[in-house]
Amino acid sequence: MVWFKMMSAIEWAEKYRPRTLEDVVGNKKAVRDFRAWAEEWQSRIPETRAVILYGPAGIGKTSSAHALARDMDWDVIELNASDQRTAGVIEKIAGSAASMNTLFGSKRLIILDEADNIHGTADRGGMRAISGIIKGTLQPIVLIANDIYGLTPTIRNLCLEIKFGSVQSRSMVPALKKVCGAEGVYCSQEALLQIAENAGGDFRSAINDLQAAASGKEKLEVEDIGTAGRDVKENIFKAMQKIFKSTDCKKALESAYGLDESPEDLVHWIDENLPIQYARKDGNLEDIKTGFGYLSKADLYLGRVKKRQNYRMWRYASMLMVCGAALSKTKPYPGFIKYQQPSLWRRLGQTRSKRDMRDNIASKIGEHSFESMHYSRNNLLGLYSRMLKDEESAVEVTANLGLELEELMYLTGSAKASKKLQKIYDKAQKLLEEGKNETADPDFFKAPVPAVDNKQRTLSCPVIIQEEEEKPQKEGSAGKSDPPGPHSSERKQKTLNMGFDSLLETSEKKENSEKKENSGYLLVDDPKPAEKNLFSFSPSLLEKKNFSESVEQKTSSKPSKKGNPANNEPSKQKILDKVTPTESVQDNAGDGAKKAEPKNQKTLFDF
Ligand SMILES: Nc1ncnc2c1ncn2[C@@H]1O[C@H](COP(=O)(O)OP(=O)(O)OP(=O)(O)O)[C@@H](O)[C@H]1O
Repeated sequence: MVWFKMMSAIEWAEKYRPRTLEDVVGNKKAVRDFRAWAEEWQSRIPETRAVILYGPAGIGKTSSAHALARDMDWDVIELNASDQRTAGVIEKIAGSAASMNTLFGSKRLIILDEADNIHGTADRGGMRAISGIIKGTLQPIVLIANDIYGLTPTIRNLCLEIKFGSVQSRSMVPALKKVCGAEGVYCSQEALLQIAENAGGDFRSAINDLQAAASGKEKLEVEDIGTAGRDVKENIFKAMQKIFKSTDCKKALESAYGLDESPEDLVHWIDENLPIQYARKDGNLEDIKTGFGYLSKADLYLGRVKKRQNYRMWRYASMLMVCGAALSKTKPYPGFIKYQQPSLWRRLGQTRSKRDMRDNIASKIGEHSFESMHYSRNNLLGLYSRMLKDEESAVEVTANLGLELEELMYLTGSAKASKKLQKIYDKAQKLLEEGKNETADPDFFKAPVPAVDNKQRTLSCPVIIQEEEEKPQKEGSAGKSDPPGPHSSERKQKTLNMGFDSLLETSEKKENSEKKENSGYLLVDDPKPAEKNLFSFSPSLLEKKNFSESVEQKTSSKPSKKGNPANNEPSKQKILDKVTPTESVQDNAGDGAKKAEPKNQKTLFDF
């Protein structure tokens, strides 16, 4: 039954969704700006190719976007929150739609609903994909968001921002009356006003409430409309008033029960506002003390509920906090008070987004420097932010790390996207586009290259015995400023991978010198990477090199961990393989095949 009711409630809101921009209730200026932007598209590509429609839920943002498309006779491509919206999907769907013209030259409106909700905390690829698409789109794009700050500054800089506000009650009434007329329901003016006021600016809620109240009735009077109101912010403020302004415990409790806040949330509201209310100029500190006494008792019950999972005790907690706060005043406190949202939530929200940002940057640095995110966060963030002080290196750091504008702001400690930062960001994007970043990498933030000598320039498959795992850090630490710590083994592994990457690069560069070599053995390091490399590198390379013979070697040489050639030391590792080039490889040496193998290494195939 409840389900049926919900389904039919959805129907009226859908049924009376505005067909044209004319039908959109309220927000006249926003609608005008939106239309003007679209009209510009009819003649040419406007400077701002995308708009952001933002504002609270249920006020007609999505409806306006669809209505505009209908008014303009444009096709619509929509990616809404129920679609999987990874960077790949966004690029595939929105990107391809944005980059192509339609067959008959008409426009195609690309709508990204709930755009503030696209990325997870760690992956900002979706946002980057959107900004990339906006920059080059040949089609109009509309982003829809509740929270404009949920979009990156880069995207916001590229878009025209259009704010939709809550729909006013007096604008809702005629629209609701039309719905009643269409449905053959009589509804008194007072009843309509009551519905509109209860909705708190959310027109979708107003239609849903009207439908719920009208269900099975032909006539609606104000008595038929509940006065409880919806779960909107104003309600909690009304409840605060009832608690702090009167001593009527019953009414205060009723209003608290009518809220959709759990006692765990409500306690924060009372905690925040109790001192605001009772510590006014003429306030009584005793009232605050008594009030907090009750709150602490309520808190005890909340703790017990959590511990025993017995939610029946919530009623005691509610009673203590609500009645306690109401009755603790020794005199009335008239006058307007601006009640506040719990600052604890604000603080947590603020620090959380900052923490997310910091971790996101740290993981980019980690990826780039082959360190763990944890290590980068603790040791490298400061270093990278210092590098951003110099504009030239800042561009390269930004390009190499793939930093977003707001990440640049975070690293430079800048509160807003200054012109300088925007310039750095734009240059970095240009650099990336031109593909120059690889050659422009300054050595100081490039991944350190492992020692490469002729002995190391071939690849094989190492299997390391346990003792090697405990190899002292110092062997690899020369040329590296990282302090030894609990993450040393992790760093070691990653450095090894890096070594292989660089190894491949270096092999190419030193092709000529390799021609003179005729044997090759594996670079060896600790066990995990070795396993990985066994499958990822060796077979193909071995194939290329035509290795067919094995020779047992007893010793191996190990590269400096961070790539200082001067620090190469003979390794004590045992290598289970050996490879030697076939004669044909030796013959082909002059043809430029990559093969430079040390003779003092022992590799997997030795065994
Ligand atoms: N300003 C409005 N004019 C006319 N109808 C509206 C308006 N706002 C909301 N509605 C009604 O509410 C329904 C939902 O509106 P819509 O989806 O456009 O809201 P929204 O602002 O995009 O909300 P959300 O952010 O939750 O997507 C519509 O189908 C329509 O019936």
